[in-house]
Amino acid sequence: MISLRGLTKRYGAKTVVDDLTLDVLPGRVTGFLGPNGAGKSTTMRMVLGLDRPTSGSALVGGRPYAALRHPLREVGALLDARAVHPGLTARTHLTALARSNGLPVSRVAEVLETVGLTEVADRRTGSFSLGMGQRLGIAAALLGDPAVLLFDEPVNGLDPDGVRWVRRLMRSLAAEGRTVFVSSHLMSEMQATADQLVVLGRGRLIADAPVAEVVAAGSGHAVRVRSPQASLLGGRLAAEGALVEQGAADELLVTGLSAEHIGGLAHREGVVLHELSPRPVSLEEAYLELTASSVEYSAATADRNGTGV
Ligand SMILES: Nc1ncnc2c1ncn2[C@@H]1O[C@H](COP(=O)(O)OP(=O)(O)OP(=O)(O)O)[C@@H](O)[C@H]1O
Repeated sequence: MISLRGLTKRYGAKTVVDDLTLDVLPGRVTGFLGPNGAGKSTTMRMVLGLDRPTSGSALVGGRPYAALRHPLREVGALLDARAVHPGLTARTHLTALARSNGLPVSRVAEVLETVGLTEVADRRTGSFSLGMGQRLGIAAALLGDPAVLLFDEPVNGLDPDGVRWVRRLMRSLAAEGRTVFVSSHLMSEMQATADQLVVLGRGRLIADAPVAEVVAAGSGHAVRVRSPQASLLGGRLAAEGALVEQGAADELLVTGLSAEHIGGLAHREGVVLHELSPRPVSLEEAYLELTASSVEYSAATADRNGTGV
């Protein structure tokens, strides 16, 4: 388990991680989401003892990283897959890591097999593709057979096969009872992989909930309405503060009012309804809605308005 209590990191006047309190539990995959610069990597670095918190604490299995007797046996991490000397072979790199951490060298062949790099184990890592580098980084994280695993953007640069492989690996590591904490920008991937989501915005905790709950919380906000008096109804809904998009002739997509509210208003106005259905949203839409006010660098608002969220 990873426990964060009031975890805070400031660089000068800027607070990049702001009073985070949460537990990342074993036996599930916890997705870690947030716009660029939200503080995800900084949080992971503090868990791994690579950055010192300004205040608060980050514990792994109840202890700070620095107090772990055999760190690699307790927590494995993939932070930057390029942090490997290009002149070393995959096998040499992992063997050195095993030796310097008092791990059995027999683990090297096992993790190479797990990540599918056995055939290229004696090639220099400088010739590796981005995807092979990611696999090597994952092999290093697994070397000590740790109960807690952190992966920062593990599917970066992987082809669809590789992405599916990472998804299965994460799921099987969680099924073995490990704590799996994984950051990603790929919402569809997180929807397929994670059980729980932790969402950060500008360093603050925006959500810590099961994936299904995050999606459900978003789905109440967009309602598809069909009515032969669509334009009359659209005007009334807009006057109540809803965002109304006109679809096909009789169709409206309404954001900002519940289906109950829209139904009640239609009844009072004597408007006939042919359909009133909360629109299922994807995790991506729910996420964009959650983090809309926390995006540090926004290119344009047109895209987001276009989706109605
Ligand atoms: N050493 C540092 N000195 C000053 N500012 C820093 C330092 N490290 C990170 N930051 C700032 O902290 C903020 C959070 O960065 P961090 O990399 O943790 O975010 P992130 O959520 O991982 O972003 P991304 O999704 O883009 O990787 C950013 O604004 C970044 O510029």
